[in-house]
Amino acid sequence: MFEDDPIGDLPAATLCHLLRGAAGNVQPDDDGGPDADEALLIHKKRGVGSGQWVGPGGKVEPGETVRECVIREVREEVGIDVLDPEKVGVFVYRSDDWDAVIHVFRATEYAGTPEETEEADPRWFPVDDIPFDEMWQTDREWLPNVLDGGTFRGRFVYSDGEPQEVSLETGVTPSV
Ligand SMILES: CNc1ncnc2c1ncn2[C@@H]1O[C@H](COP(=O)(O)OP(=O)(O)OP(=O)(O)O)[C@@H](O)[C@H]1O
Repeated sequence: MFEDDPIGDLPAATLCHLLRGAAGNVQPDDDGGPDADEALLIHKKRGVGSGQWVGPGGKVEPGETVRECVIREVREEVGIDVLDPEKVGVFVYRSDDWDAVIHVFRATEYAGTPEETEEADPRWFPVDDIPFDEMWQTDREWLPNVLDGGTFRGRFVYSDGEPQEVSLETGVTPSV
């Protein structure tokens, strides 16, 4: 799937999906995945994808690992310390003005309460009522699977803000 992409040369970014259960904690379901009721999204105030709902995250800085990046970005954007970031997916994003490889994490353990910042307005959404109409169009393809405990890799080519090519493979084990 990534044959055409020099993944090591693309800028890297992260996304994190924090989950909680009705009682705050998340237990494994029968498949071993998280049995979550709600997922945290942010309404982005600036940067790539501003005005949309998306998981907290951002660009990997020089000298930083993707795991360090996701922890830093979640802290900066919503004031939460992620304790168990699990890498569950990766996708290549190509567009008219920005190309990147985006590493997707899921987390069920964290410290703190989401707070609004200059970058982000956080809100918990029921996992069966995610605002896909106000998100990246390709999020519909992979986010339900990630919220349900799955893994994926993908390649999304956008032009004029619309997906032109969508490739997706689920049930893979992404390396960190
Ligand atoms: C189909 N395409 C996409 N689908 C879902 N999410 C996408 C995405 N393309 C980019 N993203 C996310 O958008 C953020 C960009 O980073 P962004 O917030 O602009 O960076 P950062 O916080 O470092 O900000 P500054 O560059 O300092 O302004 C980052 O989380 C990245 O994972």
